[in-house]
Amino acid sequence: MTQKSPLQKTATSFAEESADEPHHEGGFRPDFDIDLTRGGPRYGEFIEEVRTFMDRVKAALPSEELVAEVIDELKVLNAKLDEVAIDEWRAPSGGRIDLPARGNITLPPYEVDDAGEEGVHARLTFRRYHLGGNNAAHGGQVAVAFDDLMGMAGALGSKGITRTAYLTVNYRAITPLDTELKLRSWVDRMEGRKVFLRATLHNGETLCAEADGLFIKLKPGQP
Ligand SMILES: CCCCCCCCCC(=O)SCCNC(=O)CCNC(=O)[C@H](O)C(C)(C)COP(=O)(O)OP(=O)(O)OC[C@H]1O[C@@H](n2cnc3c(N)ncnc32)[C@H](O)[C@@H]1OP(=O)(O)O
Repeated sequence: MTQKSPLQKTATSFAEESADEPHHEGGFRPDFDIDLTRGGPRYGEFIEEVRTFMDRVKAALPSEELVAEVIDELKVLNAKLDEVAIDEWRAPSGGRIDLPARGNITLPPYEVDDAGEEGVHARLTFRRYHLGGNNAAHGGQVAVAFDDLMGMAGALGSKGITRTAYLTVNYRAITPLDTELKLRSWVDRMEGRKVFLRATLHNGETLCAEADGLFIKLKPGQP
């Protein structure tokens, strides 16, 4: 990859600034040795196929025969993937910052447009597998998106790794599926290790949800 994403640029500059500092082994382990080759050039396509599979499962009314066939095929694939299972630090999932939601299938697939100390801007389209009811996104999925983006904004704003102490979400309007939404998070204020963050989710001019949270900057070695 020749062009750096906004998050990668920021991570690289932090790596240069913190080159002389001891390696932090706690929290989400900010290992700045970012390797975007893990999983190969088609890893993003692989993750997208898994997401599409979840969409199809959520939407399907399969026959007994099709259920049996899919189970058999999944068993084969699961056995193949089981052979290449690795610890969380070296798996590409969550570390491929060039991909939507860093290639993590359990996160809503947001795409970061801008990330820095002043905050993070992202685009997010919820889809069938995020369905709560009546074509609206599940509230828990909205909270997951906020938690992750706020964690990122907290890390960039505080130049440390933070964990969520509390997260309050206010749902203001239905969050539609299959619609590109704008997600934003920023540090409101910091008091020592306490990082107070805010976040919003908009559909055009409509505020779908907003959040405020307290994230605590972790001490070296803190889990
Ligand atoms: C670029 C990478 C991006 C990655 C993004 C990933 C984002 C994902 C974020 C998560 O989901 S993290 C997982 C969910 N969170 C947890 O599992 C955290 C579980 N809780 C803990 O580990 C600890 O309770 C915690 C680290 C949050 C705080 O423990 P500490 O021992 O470090 O701090 P302490 O308890 O001394 O509190 C520090 C200050 O915060 C305050 N505080 C802590 N929890 C609070 C709370 N819940 N409400 C209000 N204040 C709170 C506390 O009163 C104190 O205030 P003062 O300094 O003024 O005395």
